[in-house]
Amino acid sequence: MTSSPHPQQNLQEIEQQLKTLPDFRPQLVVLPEASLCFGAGDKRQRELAELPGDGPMQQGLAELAKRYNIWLVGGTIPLIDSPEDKKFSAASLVFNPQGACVARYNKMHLFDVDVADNTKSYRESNWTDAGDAVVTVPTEFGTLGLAVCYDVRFAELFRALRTAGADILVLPSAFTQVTGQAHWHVLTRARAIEQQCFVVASAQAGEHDNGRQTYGHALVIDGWGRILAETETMQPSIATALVDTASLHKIRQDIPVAEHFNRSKKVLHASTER
Ligand SMILES: O=C(O)CNC(=O)[C@H](CS)NC(=O)CCC(=O)C(=O)O
Repeated sequence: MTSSPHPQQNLQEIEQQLKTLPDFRPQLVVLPEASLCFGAGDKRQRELAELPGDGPMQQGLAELAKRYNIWLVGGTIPLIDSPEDKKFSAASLVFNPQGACVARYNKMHLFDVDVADNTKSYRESNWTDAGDAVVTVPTEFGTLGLAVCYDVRFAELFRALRTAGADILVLPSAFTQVTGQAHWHVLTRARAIEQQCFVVASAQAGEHDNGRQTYGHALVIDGWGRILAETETMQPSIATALVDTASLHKIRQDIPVAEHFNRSKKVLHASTER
């Protein structure tokens, strides 16, 4: 998506795309980070922020999940837990095909980074509270592990997701054009290979109302690190692939990294305590 700061406009754009989905079900759809209000500015995002279970953004996503009979990861939307909150969470919400919100993950690593682009300085923590929980979601086609965008640089979170049972790592993103070109494919494929999980990494793409440039290249990657699908255009579009989590068993059996990690854990703990 090339999301605008306007939730209703973005919801309409999402629905246009959902109309083009293949027929098979069950189906998981992952929207990009800030899918419903991108580049709105911190003040506006705080104004739009919703309490859990209440508000037009969450209602819009729930209705789409139900209408199209899909599991829907709503990218991130700004959520607050009390009307007095100064900051919001960048919350990745998971809706089931009945339209019920079944999980919430708050982005854990915040993008306080300098980039050689026209924005130059990103300070996400000025308006966003960091999450502190690892979240997985069982579905009929495997267990989802939730992460967001900049999180992809922190392999430890993905280890924790795999340990918690994840099969499909879901990564709504809005990578910058500059860092995306340098790192996006390598990081997403590395997480898939390390954790022997599918990675579904959605993306913002193109030039947004506030002048920010995002990298695009939404990806579906299998547990061997192969790219199964990729969006090739900066126009809104969908990358679709068949995800068969049974294919993970052989990869995990042949190269048992999870067991080998457990063996090495004692040594690693001992060396970091020194
Ligand atoms: O600001 C919004 O409206 C939506 N949020 C984002 O775009 C976020 C925080 S600024 N972007 C990233 O995390 C980029 C990470 C990245 O590009 C990297 O790790 O290299």
